[in-house]
Amino acid sequence: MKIDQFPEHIRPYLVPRAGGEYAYECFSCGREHGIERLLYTCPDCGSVLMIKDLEWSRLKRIPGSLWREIFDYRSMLTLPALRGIYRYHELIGSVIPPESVVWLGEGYTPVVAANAVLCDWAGCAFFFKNDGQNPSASFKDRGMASAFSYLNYLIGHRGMEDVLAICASTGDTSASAALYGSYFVHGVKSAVLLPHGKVTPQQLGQPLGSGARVIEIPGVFDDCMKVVEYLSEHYSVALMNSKNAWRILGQESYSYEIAQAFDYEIGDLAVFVPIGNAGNITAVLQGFLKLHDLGIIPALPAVFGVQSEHANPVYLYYLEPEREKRRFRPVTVRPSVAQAAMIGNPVSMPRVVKLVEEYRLRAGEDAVRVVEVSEQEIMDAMLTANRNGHIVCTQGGECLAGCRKAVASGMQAAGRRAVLDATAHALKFSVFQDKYFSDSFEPEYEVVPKAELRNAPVLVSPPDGVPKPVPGREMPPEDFRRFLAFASGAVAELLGLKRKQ
Ligand SMILES: N[C@@H](CCOP(=O)(O)O)C(=O)O
Repeated sequence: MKIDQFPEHIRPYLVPRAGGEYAYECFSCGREHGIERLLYTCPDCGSVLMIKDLEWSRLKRIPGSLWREIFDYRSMLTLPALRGIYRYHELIGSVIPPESVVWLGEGYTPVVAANAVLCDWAGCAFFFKNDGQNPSASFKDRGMASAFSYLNYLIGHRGMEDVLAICASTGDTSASAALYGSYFVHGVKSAVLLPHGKVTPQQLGQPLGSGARVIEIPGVFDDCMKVVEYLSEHYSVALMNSKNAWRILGQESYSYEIAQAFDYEIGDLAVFVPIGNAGNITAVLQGFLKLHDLGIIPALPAVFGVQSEHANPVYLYYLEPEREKRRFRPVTVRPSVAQAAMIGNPVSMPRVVKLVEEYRLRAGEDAVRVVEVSEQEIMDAMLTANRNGHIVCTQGGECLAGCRKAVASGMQAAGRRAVLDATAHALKFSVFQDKYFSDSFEPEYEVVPKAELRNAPVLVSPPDGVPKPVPGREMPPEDFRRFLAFASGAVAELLGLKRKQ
């Protein structure tokens, strides 16, 4: 829609301009640092950083109802920079001029209602938010769009050059970083560090296809993360993991989109997200808190983090009911089908601790919970979801298993609707479906396939004497007629088809 077609009172707000003042804020010592250079940890105390809008109060001068209109009307604009997550420009990067925004089609992912069968199975009405429909097929693109837009701004306006964007990954981050890195014609190269053998073939293929330098190292994700952290401290590289606070800003858009999809009435929702490196739950909590602070949503939804028994440090931390007694202890991970979240020492843990406290202060103790699920539950949930019209990955399955468990244990009221994060596309994790269907899980996974969820192709093989088509070779018509008669008869029998009268 063209600007002059919008209501007059909205026009001045439709196309945002760069403005405001941002700083890195240390979540541990509270000190602030300038954003003119990329920082990942506090130079004073070494803790993780968040990005703070130093002029946040200016946004409060606009009433929540007007913000809602601005965001809703902006969705009708055709400007590429505002088609994705930057339609929330003021909340996620107002210092970035719209012309520096990199948009590869991320954001605006669908919120798909589960059918009655699946809701019954879960115990409550729910929706999947399909972040697998982002360009690199995972939610990471939200954060990458933000981190790369900021890099683009630094390159274009602050003279930054020869950037090597680097990340450690279980597969989604690397696919996304490599995709966004490859979009830059000049000035950005990308390298990704992967734990050897711990990334699915599809996810390995993604950064290779984008032309990134792919380096595999022994160990698990946590080991790769330590290497990139070391590199970012001692070498001139741009760290693209969610330790980079610009990633968190972009991923907040997930919360904004949920709010918008439910007309900003989300106080009765429960939002389920898997926890791996914990950047996602950080962004989700921060996103809802910001909306609440600006009066855009009148009430905060409940947020549930979900972890597998095989990678559960955050779950274990919150098992201790008394805040003062909680101690964070990294865990040694075991093989998990929720491989993207197979992380024992999440870098965002200090952020999570602080934000959970604030969230609970505003919305009550039960407003943030962490549930744990088994590998078996994750696989069964993913397959059940996908048999009911979804395209969820194992982490989406983890959310569904978590939701079901939360309802069964009474943590999540059956009458409360839920939104489940389907973080990536099912196709990225099809190896786990294959293992399930062919009953070939290694024992460490502790997954035993259920007969009713398995599936396999049936080969219709013509017996001797019936001609078979051979690719690239033409079949005589009579031979083809005999093959057709055999094959259609066999298929009709397999499917129990009734002949037309
Ligand atoms: N699951 C992640 C792990 C790294 O997460 P990040 O959000 O900190 O970059 C992945 O896909 O690599």
